[in-house]
Amino acid sequence: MSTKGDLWPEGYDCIILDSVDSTNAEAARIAGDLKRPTWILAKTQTAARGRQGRHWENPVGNLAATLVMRPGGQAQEAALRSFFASNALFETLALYVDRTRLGLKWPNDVLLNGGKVAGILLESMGTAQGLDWLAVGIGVNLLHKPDGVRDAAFPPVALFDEGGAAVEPDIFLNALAANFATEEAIYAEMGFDMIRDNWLKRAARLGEVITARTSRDEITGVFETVDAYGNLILRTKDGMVPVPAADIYF
Ligand SMILES: O=C(O)CCCC[C@@H]1SC[C@@H]2NC(=O)N[C@@H]21
Repeated sequence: MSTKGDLWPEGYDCIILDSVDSTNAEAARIAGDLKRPTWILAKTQTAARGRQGRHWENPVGNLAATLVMRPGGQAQEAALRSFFASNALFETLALYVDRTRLGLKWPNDVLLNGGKVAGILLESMGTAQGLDWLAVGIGVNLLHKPDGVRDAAFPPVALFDEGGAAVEPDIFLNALAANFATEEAIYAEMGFDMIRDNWLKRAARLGEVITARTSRDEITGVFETVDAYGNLILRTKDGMVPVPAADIYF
């Protein structure tokens, strides 16, 4: 595997590993010595993790990458980068499949033909004074879909099985890194509103009734928008309800 091809964005480093426990765990280990935002790409992960402590299956041939950076500011602002990553993933996948088959599912899954093709795991470290580092971990089922069905509502799918090309992880990462850098530039010039507008254009089920499930409760309402903090906004019979974290079903 190699990266830093023609598309590779200026100002970003890249580390390629044959095997690692988790690229997010590696991000945490190297964050203290970071000179520039750095993508970590691994051929295999032995302990890949998903959201909410779930296991993430990572067969060879799929993308396992983490962008680690020290953007400063507060954790809540930095976390908006999950929307940068979703937009960047959408545009990168759209190089290989018809974009009308793709959809973004709040907060940060990418659907292809209704199944989950990619997931994002954001992790960070900091204090009340500010963020120390942020890791944006991205897994894409390029070649294989995982065996275990974790979420029957959104079964995993692989890009290759759904009519996409057999794309190598390093080739995919070149385009993804370039698209992510474009999102950073949009954010720097125009702020989160533009990122959010672009995300909403690609969102699955906007304006439709969906259900948000947390460990404590379940809220059903019309998916109105995403607010300036990245919260999902549901219109319910009790009014507009902001949802900071949940799993979504439709
Ligand atoms: O649960 C999800 O949907 C998020 C999955 C994120 C998986 C990726 S693979 C690269 C990075 N390293 C990890 O251990 N997890 C993320």
